[in-house]
Amino acid sequence: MKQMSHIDNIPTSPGKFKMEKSLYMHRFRWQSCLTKLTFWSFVFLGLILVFFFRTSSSSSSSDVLRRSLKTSSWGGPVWEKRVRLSARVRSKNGISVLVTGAAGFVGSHVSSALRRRGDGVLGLDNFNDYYDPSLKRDRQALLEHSGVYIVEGDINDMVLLNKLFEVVAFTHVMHLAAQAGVRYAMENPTSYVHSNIAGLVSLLEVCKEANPQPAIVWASSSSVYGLNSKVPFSEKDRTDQPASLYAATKKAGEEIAHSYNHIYGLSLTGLRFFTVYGPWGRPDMAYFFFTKDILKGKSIQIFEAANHGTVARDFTYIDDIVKGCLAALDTSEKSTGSGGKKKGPAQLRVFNLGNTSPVPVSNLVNILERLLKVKAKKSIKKLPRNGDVQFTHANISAAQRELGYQPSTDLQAGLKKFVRCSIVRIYFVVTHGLSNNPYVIYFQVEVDRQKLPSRLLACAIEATELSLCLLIS
Ligand SMILES: O=C(O)[C@H]1O[C@H](OP(=O)(O)OP(=O)(O)OC[C@H]2O[C@@H](n3ccc(=O)[nH]c3=O)[C@H](O)[C@@H]2O)[C@H](O)[C@@H](O)[C@H]1O
Repeated sequence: MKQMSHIDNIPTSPGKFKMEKSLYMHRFRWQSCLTKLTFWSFVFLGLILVFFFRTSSSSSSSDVLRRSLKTSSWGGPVWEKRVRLSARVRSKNGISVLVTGAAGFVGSHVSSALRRRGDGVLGLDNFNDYYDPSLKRDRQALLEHSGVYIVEGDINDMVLLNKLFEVVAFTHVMHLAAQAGVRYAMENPTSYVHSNIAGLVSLLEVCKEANPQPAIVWASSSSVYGLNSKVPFSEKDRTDQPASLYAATKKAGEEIAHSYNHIYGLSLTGLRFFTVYGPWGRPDMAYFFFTKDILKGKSIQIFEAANHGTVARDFTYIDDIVKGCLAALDTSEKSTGSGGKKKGPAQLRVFNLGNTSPVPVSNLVNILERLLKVKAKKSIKKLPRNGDVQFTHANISAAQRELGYQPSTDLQAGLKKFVRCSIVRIYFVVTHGLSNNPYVIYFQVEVDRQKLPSRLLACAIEATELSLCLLIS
């Protein structure tokens, strides 16, 4: 078995590999039926091998785990035991948290951090296909490995939610399930209403009836500041000019939170996240698809405001956001109601969680170019009227004061971690040069990106995938 000398022929994904004719193949001739029989036997054997390799190799990888975790139904004693086990508190003074959107970017990081410090964590996620659900399955597999179970279900499913509260007396809910993305709201407006408004109401309805009522921390967004031009954005600034339906639904969420706090005594904390980025991030976000496109040599568009105005974001690194989320949970006061009845005033808070230093999108691209060691093909485009605002900038003094929140990762350091730290899935494509159409088998291993030599890193065509080719002869 020898390794192909070059990595230039790396396929972009398994199965797309096109093999060059070798001398060995030229010598091969169809001579008799016997030869044909032998050939088809090999093909058959190949297929068995494909099956074997895919099954056996993936049994040690996350694939099988992912498949076995797929739950289309719930309920029953085994399921309840699994739910209870995942939500069981393992440390003194620990809390028991239902994390919605646990297979999402922020949700998976928060779940993992809670679990690490000994809190009980149960995830809930509907694994929708807004972006490639296999990324969510990968995050699920990692969480499962650390003992966090994610129930597959929608926050609008109140029967399921009631069941979860019947099985576990959650002290807290970290509500991160949402339809994210500013620009996608023009393509699929109803998904925002479904998740960010109807879903929030379903969850709050169940929480208000629970006994005891949990304290709730949930994800609002920097986008609620909309057309506000006073910088840096403070929680006291106006938020009645949303520039996108996404922002409008998050703003509606804040008002809904107010009413449930007022009527039912639910303790509610909204966190306005500012463009969160980092490893295991969302492929729909600019830093993520810019990285992929730069590596692929595809052109990227950088938005520019009128009169060559700079478009900038207060990009915030995921670890800082996680610290803010945990601090919000830890400083939450108990809800005051029970069984749908308010017994006294309850806590209602909203905090900015940003980085306090906006960076122009063009600088983001410059940093990526340096880290990837690839020059980007850029085009400048007028900021489309699709919900994007020109800039965001957080004033975090309230979060500093009340949560002890202090972001510590700048964009350069955070992007370095994004580029270097994600897991790379390496496909080994094994071929056998027996005919003009050789069969191909492949298997995969997952490697920490940090352990990759930089030459291989530069060849990672997808941000999380790489293929290597082996030729058996
Ligand atoms: O803080 C939030 O509340 C939101 O943050 C995030 O939204 P945004 O800040 O818009 O992030 P993102 O799409 O990465 O665009 C980044 C920059 O690249 C610019 N941009 C974008 C695309 C493009 O092709 N070119 C470009 O210049 C674009 O104009 C922008 O200036 C979350 O997605 C959203 O769910 C929500 O949580």
